[in-house]
Amino acid sequence: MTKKLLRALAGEAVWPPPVWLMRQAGRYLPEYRQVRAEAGSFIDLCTRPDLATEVTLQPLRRYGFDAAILFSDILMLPWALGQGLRFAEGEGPQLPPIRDAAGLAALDPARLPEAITPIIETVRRLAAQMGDTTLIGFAGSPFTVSCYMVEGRGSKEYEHVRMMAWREPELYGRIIDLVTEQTIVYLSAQIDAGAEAVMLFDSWSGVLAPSLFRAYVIEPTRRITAAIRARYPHVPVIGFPRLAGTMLGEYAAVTGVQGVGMDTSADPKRAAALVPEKVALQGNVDPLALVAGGAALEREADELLAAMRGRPFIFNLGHGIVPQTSPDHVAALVARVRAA
Ligand SMILES: Cc1c2[nH]c(c1CCC(=O)O)Cc1[nH]c(c(CCC(=O)O)c1C)Cc1[nH]c(c(CCC(=O)O)c1C)Cc1[nH]c(c(C)c1CCC(=O)O)C2
Repeated sequence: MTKKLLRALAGEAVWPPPVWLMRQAGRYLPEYRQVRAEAGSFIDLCTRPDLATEVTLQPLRRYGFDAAILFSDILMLPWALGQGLRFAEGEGPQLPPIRDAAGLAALDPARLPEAITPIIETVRRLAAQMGDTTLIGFAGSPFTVSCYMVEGRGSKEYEHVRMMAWREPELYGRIIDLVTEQTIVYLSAQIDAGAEAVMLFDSWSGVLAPSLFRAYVIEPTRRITAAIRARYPHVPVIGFPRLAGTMLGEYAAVTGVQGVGMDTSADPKRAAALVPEKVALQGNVDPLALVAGGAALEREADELLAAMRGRPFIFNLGHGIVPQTSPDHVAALVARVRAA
């Protein structure tokens, strides 16, 4: 096993650390915008293996990242279960919200294997051309996916989701269980097609009270990680519980993940004290520091590198690249990491 990213996830303090960036394929790249325009809708882009393969590879050609992340979206899981999904221009994703047992009953897990076929085909094509790069498959965490399924759209507070969790724990628990089981099916299919590591994006875990965080973030993540470990002992899981704050330590210890993503707000040294030594940390430069570039970015990158030296670490951002990022700033950042 020589790939740098997999060595870091196996607990090795690889130096210079492997580097990739969340949302490394996307609108900041002119070549992405061109393919995106050709595809028509975003869902078409995710379900056309030729185009999804191409946009996954675009940032690798420019920057030679240590990881490629499958080009898809966390909302392709509810889409595959038959919940309507639309990406309205400038408004973000929209789904018919699930607020009761009838809404839940309308989801159809039997559709999923067929629906995800084009996404799995993309994984297969990518796996055939990875070289020294590690192919990361992914899903949203059950909690974050449920946020969109119940709320019906992005939100700051996810009040419908939290109210359902408090008032109707039986119904909400069934939603989480269904998404957890289907996420295991979905990630297993990605691994069977050649994904070498998998990541769970938990963008909204920070809105939860600790008791709900334990029940709906830690427990489903533990179940998914245990299922992947049992079936695929060599495939590491990276969890990204965004804005988990002081819950990060309990998350790392109880879920059993091999890597933990630090969000922009995390102090790397504090995170290192909270997380078991063998668990790789990943992160966490502010995406807006990457937009700014120059001396501020260099200072930030150098400080992060100094804090992480000597422990397993994967250099990344604290959240996804934003569209206004200059591709030249990305090149400068990668060069800085490689020179560490
Ligand atoms: C919450 C969430 C979503 N999707 C995702 C998350 C979790 C991570 C995070 O918090 O950012 C995860 C995601 N989305 C996308 C990827 C691809 C892989 C990568 O390069 O990281 C991944 C891993 C592509 C995408 N997913 C989306 C785009 C932009 C669509 C476009 O090109 O028009 C991309 C490149 C659309 C999307 N998808 C989602 C939203 C809220 C939006 C709209 C916002 C926006 O337009 O930027 C849901």
